[in-house]
Amino acid sequence: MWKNWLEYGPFFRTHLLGYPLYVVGSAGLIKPVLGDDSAFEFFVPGKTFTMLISDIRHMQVPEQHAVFRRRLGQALNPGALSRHVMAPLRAVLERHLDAWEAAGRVQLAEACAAASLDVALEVLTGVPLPPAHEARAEVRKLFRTALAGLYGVPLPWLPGTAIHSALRAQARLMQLLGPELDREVAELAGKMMEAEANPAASAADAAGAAAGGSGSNEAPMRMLEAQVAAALPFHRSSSSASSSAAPAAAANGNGKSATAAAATAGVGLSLTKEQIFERALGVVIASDDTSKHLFFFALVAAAMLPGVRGKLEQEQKEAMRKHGDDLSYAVLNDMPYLDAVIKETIRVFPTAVGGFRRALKDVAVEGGHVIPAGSIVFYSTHLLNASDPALLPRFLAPEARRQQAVGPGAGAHATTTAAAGGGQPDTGSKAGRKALARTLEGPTGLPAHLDYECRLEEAFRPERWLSDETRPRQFTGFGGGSHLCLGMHVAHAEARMLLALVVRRFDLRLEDPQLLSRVTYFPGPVPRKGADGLVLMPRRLEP
Ligand code: HEM
Repeated sequence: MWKNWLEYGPFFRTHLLGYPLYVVGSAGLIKPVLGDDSAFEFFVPGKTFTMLISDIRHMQVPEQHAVFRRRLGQALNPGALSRHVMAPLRAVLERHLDAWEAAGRVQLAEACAAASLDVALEVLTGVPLPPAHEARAEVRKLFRTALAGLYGVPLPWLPGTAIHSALRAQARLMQLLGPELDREVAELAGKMMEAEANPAASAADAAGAAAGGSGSNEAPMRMLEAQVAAALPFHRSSSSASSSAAPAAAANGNGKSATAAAATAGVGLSLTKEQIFERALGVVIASDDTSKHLFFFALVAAAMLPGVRGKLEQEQKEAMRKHGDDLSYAVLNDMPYLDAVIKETIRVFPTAVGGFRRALKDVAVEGGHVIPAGSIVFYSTHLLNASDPALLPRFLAPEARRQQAVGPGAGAHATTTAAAGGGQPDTGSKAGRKALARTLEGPTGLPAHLDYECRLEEAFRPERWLSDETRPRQFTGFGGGSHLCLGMHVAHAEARMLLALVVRRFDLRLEDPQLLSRVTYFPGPVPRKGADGLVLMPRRLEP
């Protein structure tokens, strides 16, 4: 993306995953792409996703999307996290860390994937899991198989393909979890209908939530409750959505829903339990496929950078002095350095590399470009990161520009002048971008803020998040606009909890210090087999 940016700037055409598309990567360009739902709709590339989650209208149709966001937001807002998520989250992570300690070392990618899947399943989805250990292990395995279906050829009828196995796993999961899910959904829907009949009580609940500092006046809910609430077509405060939700369920095109929706209509739901289950799977996909990478890279950075580890330890000691063993949402939220480490992890190693939209009409965008109706657009987190004005070297002070004009070699001089001058590079022209590139040091030709393979200490600098002047301005690690990640707070909470616990319990050493150059990145980061051994040396951090 850095090379593309140098060559073409923040707007160009290319092919990705078999689609011809426009790539956009500047603050001005992404504004309409992410923010204007009348011009761009959410688009899912490939067919495997919609084979697993057949109805994605709640992501595309603005009225349904608003209900979905509002309801899911109630399960993922800070109030809901404090009330329902933090205690089980800690329990699940401590269980994994106990196993890490007992083993003394882990293959980090696998260990992070296992922890993040358990968090998604046991803490976030709200789908009732069987209590017995063996049954849970089977459920975990089936979910993994279902998730693996996302990446592969879209040939569901062909035995041996990942999607074939995924759909079978999904059906088996419905068999295993369906009856209990059915019971809980009906019970929750019944309760909500009662609340509907008694609005004063639910208003009091919402007010209580706001007073409790949830940061939102929406009453915190558990996830399954929120999914059911999103499916109530007549719910008091979602009446604007009621007219579109029910017909959508009846006509979602996969043939699964219409009659079953009518069956659930006894409790007034516009979704079938299969659809509710599919949405729960959507939460697992959204959370597991991202958090496991965040866990992995945050721990790699902490293991590789003693300076970062030292500051994390300092902050944890201080927190222990102030709050003892408490790692509640509020306490974890009051650790600026830890927060900066997590943001920097997502900036340097974005787990979501961007997102797709489809233009609903011809749209004129910044730079005099027009995106024709029907085109696919990809906003690239990497491109935005590469060209972030807060991160680029500031070198083109007036003297530097004059120096540059006199000929080759001037670039190196310009860097020196830059330090004194502090001007912004002229990135609007290809010549300006190339001049910028010539001044960069290092064997990769990358700017320091991206060069994690050769200059990790310069690339990974959490401190940049701690001051307004140095804070990145084009950070889209969690997307933006109307589809801004709903799980942003929970992702932060998970990673903060994991890192805080690890730093309190272990010193860390990577077996292969060159790990970062042994990771490939498709579909997500995959370390070369055996290269990601992490040794955990137990110790108790004293306040
Ligand atoms: C490191 C962790 C995470 C990262 C980097 C991340 C990133 C993102 C990004 C970039 C988007 C926008 C996609 C687009 O614009 O096309 C998104 C959307 C979303 N994320 Fe996350 N995510 C993370 C964790 C989570 C978690 C833990 C959950 C749920 C518990 C979650 C739920 C969602 C949902 C539901 C959406 C869709 C929002 C909408 O369309 O309105 N994410 N996420």
